[in-house]
Amino acid sequence: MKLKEVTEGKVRIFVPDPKEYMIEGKFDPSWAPVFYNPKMTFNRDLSVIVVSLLKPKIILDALSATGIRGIRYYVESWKSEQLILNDKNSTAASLIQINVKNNGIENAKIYNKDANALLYEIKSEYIDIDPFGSPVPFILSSINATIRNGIVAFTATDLSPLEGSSRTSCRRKYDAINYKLSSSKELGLRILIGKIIREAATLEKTVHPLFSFYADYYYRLFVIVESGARKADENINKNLKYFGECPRCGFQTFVDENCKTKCPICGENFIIIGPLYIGPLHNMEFLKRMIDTYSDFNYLSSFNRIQKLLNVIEKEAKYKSVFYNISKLASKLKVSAIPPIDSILECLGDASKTHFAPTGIRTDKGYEEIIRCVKSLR
Ligand SMILES: C[S@@+](CC[C@H](N)C(=O)[O-])C[C@H]1O[C@@H](n2cnc3c(N)ncnc32)[C@H](O)[C@@H]1O
Repeated sequence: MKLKEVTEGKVRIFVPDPKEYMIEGKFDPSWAPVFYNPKMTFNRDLSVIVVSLLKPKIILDALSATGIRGIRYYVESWKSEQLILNDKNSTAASLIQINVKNNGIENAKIYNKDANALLYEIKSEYIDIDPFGSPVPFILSSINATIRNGIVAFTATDLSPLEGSSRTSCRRKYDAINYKLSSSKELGLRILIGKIIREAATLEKTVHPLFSFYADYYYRLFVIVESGARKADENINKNLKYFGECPRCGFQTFVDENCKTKCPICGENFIIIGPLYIGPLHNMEFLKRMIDTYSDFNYLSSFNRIQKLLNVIEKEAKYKSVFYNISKLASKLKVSAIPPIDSILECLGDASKTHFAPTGIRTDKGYEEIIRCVKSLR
C-alpha cells in the first residue's frame, strides 16, 4: 500500500495515498484499504477538546482505522495511562502500529479484533465508537465495557433513518416510529439518545448526554454512563416520550404514549414519532467548561468553526423546547415572505438561533407567541 503523510492537529499520520485509489478522477475514503476522511477533522477536533477535559485513565478507540483519533487524544488532549486502539481490518491494525510509533507513543495497545468481541473482554473509562453508518451494533457492548461514570462517544452518520427519510430502517435499527418533520434534524439526535437509554437499561445502566451536536452529515454524542436499575427506570420514566407535530398548523409538543393525538390549536391529527429522549442535550456544567477551555486549542484548523458552534450551543442550550423551523412553519401558515430570523428573535425577546438549522429558532415561549411574531413581521 502506497502511503502519504498528512498533518492533522499536532500529529502526523500515514494514510493510504488517495491518488492510488481514484476512480475516474474521483476519490472516496471508503475505496482505500484503510479509512481516513479529512472531512471528519471537525469531529476529531471537538473530541480532542472534550477528552482534554475528561482526562480518562483509559482510552479505547474501538474502531480506529489509521489510529488518528486515539493518537490525537494522547498527543493533544491528555496522556492517558492506557491507550487502546483497535480495528478488525488487519491492514488498518498494521498502519496503526506505524502511526503510533511515528508519533512517539510507547505504551499503546493495538488490537485487530471485532470491536464487540474486544468490548466484552476489556473495560475502559472512555470509549470511542466511530463506525461507518449506525453505532447501534456497538451500543450494548460499549455501555457494558465502561467503568463507573465512564464516557462513551458515538458518531452516527446514518441520518436517513434518524431524520425520518428511511422510516422502515428507523423502525428496524432504532425501534422508533419516525416521519420527516419540520425539526427532524434535532429529533434524529433525540431518537438516537432514546435508543441508547433503552439499550443501557437492559444492563441496569443509564446514560445522560454530556455534549452533543449535529454537523455536515452526522451526529456526535458524548454520554456519561451511570449504573443502577432505579436510575435506569427514573431516566426512562422522566425522559423518554413521543413527539407530535400538527401537519396543518405546525404546532409541536412532546406527548405521552397514550396521549390524545389531536392538535389543541386546530384539531388536526398529530403526526407522532418516537420513542425519543426529551431531556437536555448537554450537561450545562460541562458545556461551560468547554466554553471556558476551547480557546487553548486555537491551533486547530477548525477553530473558527468550533467557536461559532459553541457560541450558538451556549445560547440555545438554555431552552427546553425543540426548535421551530420558521421556513416550514411559514409555509404551513401560507405566509409567503419569511421574516428574517434576527427580527423574529428580537420580537420574541427570549429566544435563540439553533445550530441544527439556519431557519430554526429556539424558545420556551409558546406557539401562539411565535406565530404572532411571524405574522406581524411578514
Ligand atoms: C469510520 S472508520 C473509523 C474512522 C476513525 N475513527 C477516524 O476518526 O478516522 C470505521 C472503522 O471501523 C472498522 N470496523 C468496522 N466494523 C468493525 C468491527 N465490527 N470491529 C472493529 N472494527 C470495525 C473499519 O475497518 C473502519 O476502519
